[in-house]
Amino acid sequence: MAYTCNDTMRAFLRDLPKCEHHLHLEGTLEPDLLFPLAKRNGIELPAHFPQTVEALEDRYSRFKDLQDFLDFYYIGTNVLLKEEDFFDLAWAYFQRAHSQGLRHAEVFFDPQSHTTRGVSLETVTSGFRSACARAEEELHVTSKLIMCLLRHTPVEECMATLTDAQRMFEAGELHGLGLDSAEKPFPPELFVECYERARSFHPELRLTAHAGEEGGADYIHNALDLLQVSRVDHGVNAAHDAELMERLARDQTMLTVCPLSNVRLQVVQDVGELPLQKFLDAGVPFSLNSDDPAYFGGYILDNYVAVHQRFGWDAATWARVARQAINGSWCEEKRKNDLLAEVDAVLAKYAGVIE
Ligand SMILES: Nc1ncnc2[nH]cnc12
Ligand SMILES: [Zn+2]
Repeated sequence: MAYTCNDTMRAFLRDLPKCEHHLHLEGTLEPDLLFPLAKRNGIELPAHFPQTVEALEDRYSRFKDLQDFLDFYYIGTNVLLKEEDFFDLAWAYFQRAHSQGLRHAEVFFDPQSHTTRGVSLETVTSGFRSACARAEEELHVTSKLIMCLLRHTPVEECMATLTDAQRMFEAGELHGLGLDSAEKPFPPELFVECYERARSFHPELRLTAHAGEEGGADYIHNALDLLQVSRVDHGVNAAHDAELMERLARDQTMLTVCPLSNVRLQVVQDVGELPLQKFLDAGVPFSLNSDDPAYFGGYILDNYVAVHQRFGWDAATWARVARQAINGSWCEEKRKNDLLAEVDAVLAKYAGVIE
């Protein structure tokens, strides 16, 4: 089914206060920043890598699957070397997403893709934290940093990364732990020890993991049972398991769904195939996110618009979607209440204008 998203609907979706929970900062590296950074840092890109912005964008529109994307993504991260590179990257994301109505973001980063190249964790987080501070001060966008472990790397390397980051977790500079990269041959059970260790760092440390993007519902069960995550990234394959759906609804465990990513990585062929209506009907909370917007053709509002074009939800349903993203955020209650009040104000502004 196709629905139009006219200018008024688009303005409504833009004005809704949006929270993003599934955004890889390294995945915001636009081709038009990648090439200048490679030059600035004297990084030679591999011979097979497309050599112009246009050629790279074209290649990004033809990913075969998650691994095909990750091969480009990790080459891209190699151009990031200095604190200012990490700052520039994150600040560009905040400005762009803010222009699309982003109000709160919980953002991932992959330390191992930098530390293995000799870039210190301190360099990475200092750049990112400065950008977060500026976003809050100038754009009133609040944020939290979530450190991810790369599941294709040995557990010992992940444990060493946790040791490296321990002080930052204890100081509350890092708010959560996640798990990303190639999913299928690296199930959650491999990382039990890592999650246990992280939990010992801080009583309020939040845990999440990518599960059910290319892995089945069993990956989601195991992330919940063995890693004790309180949120699941992607999670769309939960829809195939009625018992899991009931569990997610009962516990109000949020799925951080990434519509345009799922199409680009061929998890589904069309946004309309995503089980979003099923999640709504079953009371399974989800948020809509951009994942790696520089690679997947759109930022947060672009994802909301793509969903509208397939689901054609009314204003009340969109308000419900915005509220469940706010309620599933890891921010302070006061911030949540302010954002919930903003949803009501936007609904009032558009009352009688859209149904
Ligand atoms: N969609 C995704 N799945 C797994 N790992 C990722 N790293 C960056 N984006 C990812
Ligand atoms: Zn992701």
